[in-house]
Amino acid sequence: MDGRDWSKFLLPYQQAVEELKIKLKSLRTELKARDEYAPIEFVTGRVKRISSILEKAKRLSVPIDQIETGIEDIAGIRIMCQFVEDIHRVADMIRIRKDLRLVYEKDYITNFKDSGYRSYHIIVEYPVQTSLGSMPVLAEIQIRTLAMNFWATIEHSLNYKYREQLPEHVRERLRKASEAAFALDREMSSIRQEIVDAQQDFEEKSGIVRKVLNDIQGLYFFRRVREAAQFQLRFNELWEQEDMWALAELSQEIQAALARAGKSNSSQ
Ligand SMILES: Nc1nc2c(ncn2[C@@H]2O[C@H](COP(=O)(O)OP(=O)(O)OP(=O)(O)O)[C@@H](O)[C@H]2O)c(=O)[nH]1
Ligand SMILES: Nc1ncnc2c1ncn2[C@@H]1O[C@H](COP(=O)(O)OP(=O)(O)OP(=O)(O)O)[C@@H](O)[C@H]1O
Repeated sequence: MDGRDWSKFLLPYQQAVEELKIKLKSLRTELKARDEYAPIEFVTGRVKRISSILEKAKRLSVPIDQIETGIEDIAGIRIMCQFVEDIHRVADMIRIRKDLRLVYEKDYITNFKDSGYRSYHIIVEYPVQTSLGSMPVLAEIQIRTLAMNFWATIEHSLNYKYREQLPEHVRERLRKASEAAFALDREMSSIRQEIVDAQQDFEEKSGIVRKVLNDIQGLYFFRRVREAAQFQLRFNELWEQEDMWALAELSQEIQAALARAGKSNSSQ
């Protein structure tokens, strides 16, 4: 081992992973808040363990003093999407960011691996602001669908179990399973618009319901018990009839009642 302080070595990578996770999760939150389509389902990240870094350095013949440039996935981010099309949208979003520099991309979707592995990888350089100044670190961003992630997670744990010595029949079944997962992705893509519309519809409906129930709680807070109970009864009826138009109208009525209650409460 060289004279590195390994306890401090990972600090900038930990910071990079935390910051990138927050930024990419915020992208999703922000798009949702704007009622726009969010191509990101969820984001995870990890920092590679020192033992795993050293093993990989040995395997790839990277000298210890060149680990920072020779191993690109010490900081790792993974973005899960619903549809294959979303992967390309997310990649576009990453390409135009000003807070990182694109180093190179690996398209394991078009050129899937022999194992059956599929994902889109982007290697970026991300400047971490440390107490010693700005420090650029490499990070690997893997973008994949939920089905690709399902496959890769199972395959990774099988490889772990068999210590990279997967029996050929298991390997072959995994390749077949990868094809099946990709067929599922293709099938989902073909009905993407219906799924997206249904999800948007569901979110609008649950937004109205949340608002109605919150506002009824607000009326109770202002001691408008009878009014609140009447609204609750009308809500129950309309909910049973699944009459979303009438529910939207009821929501406006409750909002007005809540505003009146708030006003008279503050003038008392
Ligand atoms: N589950 C699974 N993950 C893979 C496979 N191939 C690549 N990956 C993931 O993608 C990362 C980068 O792989 P590569 O693009 O091949 O990069 P590499 O650093 O040259 O190779 P590795 O030694 O596999 O890390 C790996 O560290 C894994 O997280 C695979 O066959 N199965
Ligand atoms: N970019 C990434 N983002 C999030 N998690 C990751 C990323 N890359 C790997 N992981 C996960 O981190 C865990 C530890 O894996 P490890 O650090 O050994 O990396 P690996 O990519 O699987 O292996 P290696 O790069 O050494 O071939 C695994 O569960 C793996 O799925």
